[in-house]
Amino acid sequence: MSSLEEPLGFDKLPSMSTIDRIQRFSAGACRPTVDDMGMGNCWIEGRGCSTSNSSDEDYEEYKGEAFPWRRHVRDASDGEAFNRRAKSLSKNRMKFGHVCKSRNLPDQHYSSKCTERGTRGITNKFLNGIPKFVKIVEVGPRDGLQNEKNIVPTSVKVELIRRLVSSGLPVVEATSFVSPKWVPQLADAKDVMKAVCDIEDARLPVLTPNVKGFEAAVAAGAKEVAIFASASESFSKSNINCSIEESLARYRAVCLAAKEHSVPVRGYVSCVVGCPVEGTIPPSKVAYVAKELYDMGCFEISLGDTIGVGTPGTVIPMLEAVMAVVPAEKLAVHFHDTYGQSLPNILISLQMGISTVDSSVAGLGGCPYAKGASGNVPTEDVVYMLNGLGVKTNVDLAKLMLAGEFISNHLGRQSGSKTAVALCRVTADASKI
Ligand SMILES: CC(C)(COP(=O)([O-])OP(=O)([O-])OC[C@H]1O[C@@H](n2cnc3c(N)ncnc32)[C@H](O)[C@@H]1OP(=O)([O-])[O-])[C@@H](O)C(=O)NCCC(=O)NCCSC(=O)C[C@@](C)(O)CC(=O)[O-]
Repeated sequence: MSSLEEPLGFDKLPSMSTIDRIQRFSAGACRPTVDDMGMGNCWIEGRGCSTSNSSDEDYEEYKGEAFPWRRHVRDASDGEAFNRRAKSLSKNRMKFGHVCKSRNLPDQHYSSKCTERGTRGITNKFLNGIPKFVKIVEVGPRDGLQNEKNIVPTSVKVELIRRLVSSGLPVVEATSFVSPKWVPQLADAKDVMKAVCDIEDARLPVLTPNVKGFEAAVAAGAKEVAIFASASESFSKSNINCSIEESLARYRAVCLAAKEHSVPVRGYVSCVVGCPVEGTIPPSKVAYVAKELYDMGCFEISLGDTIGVGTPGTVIPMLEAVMAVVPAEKLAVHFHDTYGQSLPNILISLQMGISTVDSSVAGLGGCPYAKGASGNVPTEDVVYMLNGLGVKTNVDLAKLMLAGEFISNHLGRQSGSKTAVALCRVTADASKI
């Protein structure tokens, strides 16, 4: 048994040293051939099993994902004009030079991108393996608001979604079609979906725990859904009131229905490194559930550290196990920030070839059925880090911060994003000069 007071440690890892692991997955090392992986007879029918998606060609330009019902490619420059506040944030953001568009910033004080000749080689050595584009899946309106004590009005949820989409986020998880008895915070799913289903500039998936939820979601206008299984028996029981195997049977039915409607299905695996009841979760169990979801037709599998106990030391062996059965380009990572480990966990995941990251504006989040789970990694912090690494996201940080400010004001508390708090301070200080 373990609890949040007992974070998972290195003693739970196989013997390979962390340095060995990082070297093994950095730069060119994260592109093994099929033979290297011992996967000469790849057992995922009809699907390649590459473990990296970070080739230059793949992410030189993000083309969006090709789904039958839509082939939308977002142009970050289109959309409505900045409002005054966004302009002020942008101005100061440039002045303090923490974004990657450094070519526009002759007067910047510092840049988080390396320009020193002598150190550029070292930077490349460590960062060559990471993708050029990262798709951010914003989960704030769903994962964030499902955990709020006070129910957020539908109109605020809708405005939040619209602001997040206008910041350039390609995917915004809008709500859940779950039992209102289990998650009363999202009981207005139908109204939220009806109010946002006209949005064209982003995909708006919703959570569906069964066929009943799927049918309600599609009737309300959802064009993409997500199913959510767990690698922990105990969490599966407490979250969706059934065993892992029973949940997989339910989800097969959802996938069949989705196929008939040509609706893409994303799959989640929760508790991928630890469970509040069972403690350490073996990587093989995570790999099993991930592969089941993949085989039933999920286009992407998001690996959730639901209670945020993971460190790179536990995330690496978990990803290694999953990547042996599901290609890296079909995986996403979903970290909660309980121990402040989300950003290092994301960085190591990128180095291992993952290029889809879930996050939540202002660090909203948690799970009502995972005791002690804290907020998700804040989207602003992820964008700030990726900007610093020169990785494209299409997200406008100033507009994103306005969305974070909007929901934080509504909830009456400071943003959980360190980036948002720091940049607001910078803006306030600069305005006094
Ligand atoms: C799965 C159930 C429904 C089983 O709940 P149950 O009580 O076993 O289900 P049931 O079939 O006996 O139905 C009970 C009642 O719910 C209704 N019902 C049944 N299904 C639906 C539906 N889809 N929409 C609306 N209503 C529904 C059903 O009609 C019935 O209504 P009644 O006859 O009592 O009036 C329930 O346990 C549930 O809704 N659980 C969802 C809990 C949840 O949303 N948790 C948070 C998700 S976050 C997460 O999982 C982690 C993640 C994804 O964020 C990643 C990470 O951080 O790791």
